[in-house]
Amino acid sequence: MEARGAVKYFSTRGDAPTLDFSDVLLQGLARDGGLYLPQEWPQLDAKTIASFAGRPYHEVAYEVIRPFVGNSIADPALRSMIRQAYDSFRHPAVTPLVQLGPNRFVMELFHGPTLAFKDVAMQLLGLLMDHVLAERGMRATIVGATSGDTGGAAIEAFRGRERTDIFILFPDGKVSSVQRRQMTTPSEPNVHALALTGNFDDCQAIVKGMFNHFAFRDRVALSGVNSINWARILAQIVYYFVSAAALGAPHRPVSFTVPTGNFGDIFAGYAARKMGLPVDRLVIATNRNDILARCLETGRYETQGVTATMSPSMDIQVSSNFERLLSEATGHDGQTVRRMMQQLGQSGSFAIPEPALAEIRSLFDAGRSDEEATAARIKSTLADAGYLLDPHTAIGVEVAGIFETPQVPMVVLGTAHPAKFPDAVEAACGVRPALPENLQPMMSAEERQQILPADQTAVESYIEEHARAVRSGV
Ligand SMILES: Cc1ncc(COP(=O)(O)O)c(C=O)c1O
Ligand SMILES: N[C@@H](CCOP(=O)(O)O)C(=O)O
Repeated sequence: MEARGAVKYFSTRGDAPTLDFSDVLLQGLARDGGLYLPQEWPQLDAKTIASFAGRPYHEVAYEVIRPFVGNSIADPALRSMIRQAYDSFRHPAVTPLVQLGPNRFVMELFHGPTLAFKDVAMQLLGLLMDHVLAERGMRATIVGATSGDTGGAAIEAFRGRERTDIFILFPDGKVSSVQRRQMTTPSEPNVHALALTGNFDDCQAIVKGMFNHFAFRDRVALSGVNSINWARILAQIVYYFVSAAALGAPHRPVSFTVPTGNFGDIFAGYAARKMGLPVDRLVIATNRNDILARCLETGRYETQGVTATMSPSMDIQVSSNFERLLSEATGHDGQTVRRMMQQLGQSGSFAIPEPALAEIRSLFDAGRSDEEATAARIKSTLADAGYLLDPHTAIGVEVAGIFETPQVPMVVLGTAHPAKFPDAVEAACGVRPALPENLQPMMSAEERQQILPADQTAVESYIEEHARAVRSGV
């Protein structure tokens, strides 16, 4: 293995041990409740970025990911896992660009096995975790909260794996039937789909609560697959480089509009920028659950009730990765981040102090699309460009329209295939998108799920009873 410096990771709340990549991968959430960030951003120079144009996706992925992994995983193993992860995609370019207008592009991130952008990171995460667990002779209990897509992608990546059991918490009745069936039809005994009587924020709060319950966390060897896990963000940085290089970076800047919920995908764009990619604007696109758009306008992060929309994966109020941005914008001031997160927990809101707010506003724009505008955008894009959008991507295209300029290409992240939301798409434009043939049997397969109250103790008891990694007496 080539010798190179070990990248270290610190917690946004400044009160947890500094770790290397493999430990961050297995930990998920830091023990002080914070999220891990790299101590420095590896830099890619202009020549390297230019060389990405036209290269196979897995080669670019290796170049982008490798500096963050340090000595944690041997280079040949890393290279081979990256190659394997992206071999599972149906499109040879993995994340192809489709042009919708003179300067408007959709980057299709949904050619993986579950038709959502989550596959891009999750296919690699499954392999990386298995590799590190095998090296350590360990098992892990994987937990995840989902508003629809993370769950299916995680289950697909971990189903049947010997070293892990996976428990996915989703809001009962609040995901599309395709999304639900992706979680409830796999028959492997290590897969557990838990339908909770609550919303996504309840599911995510329970996942975080389990990480903060150390006796439980250690007893079941808890690991997380949400984007609180740094490895998820890391894998998502790659496609920003791939698409920007295809459009002329580093010689010209590129802007991105990102349909946003948990702020993971767009934070990966921020990371790409920190690594040297000339990103002009990063645009946050939200649905009616517009806490991030309101926050940029007012400087206050303020939760309101969650409204169900036709883009259920973005029906989120507590946006985990915003904490990573707050850490960056406050100069990694763990105490300030801790205080803001405490206020959020206690009163449901906090104010972003200056100059952090100005810093955030200098990098990001934000806009929202309501149900009517999203449906109209699906219809007009089909009519004008002959392209069928899913409701999440449609929000991106709608909001991108506010910020596009003739000088800079705008890439909208196409986060899901329209066939995951056939009812909403059909209602908007009259066309019912068909699932790819290999996924059709799932629609009549037997479902297996456990309905539980949105209560941490109930979920922990279920996991203790069913996880093979439970270590008695620890
Ligand atoms: C289809 C789709 N679009 C957008 C998002 C928002 O992504 P993020 O949570 O990374 O902001 C999600 C879920 O996270 C999703 O499933
Ligand atoms: N929209 C997500 C919510 C969880 O996001 P994650 O990126 O933190 O896993 C989903 O579809 O589950």
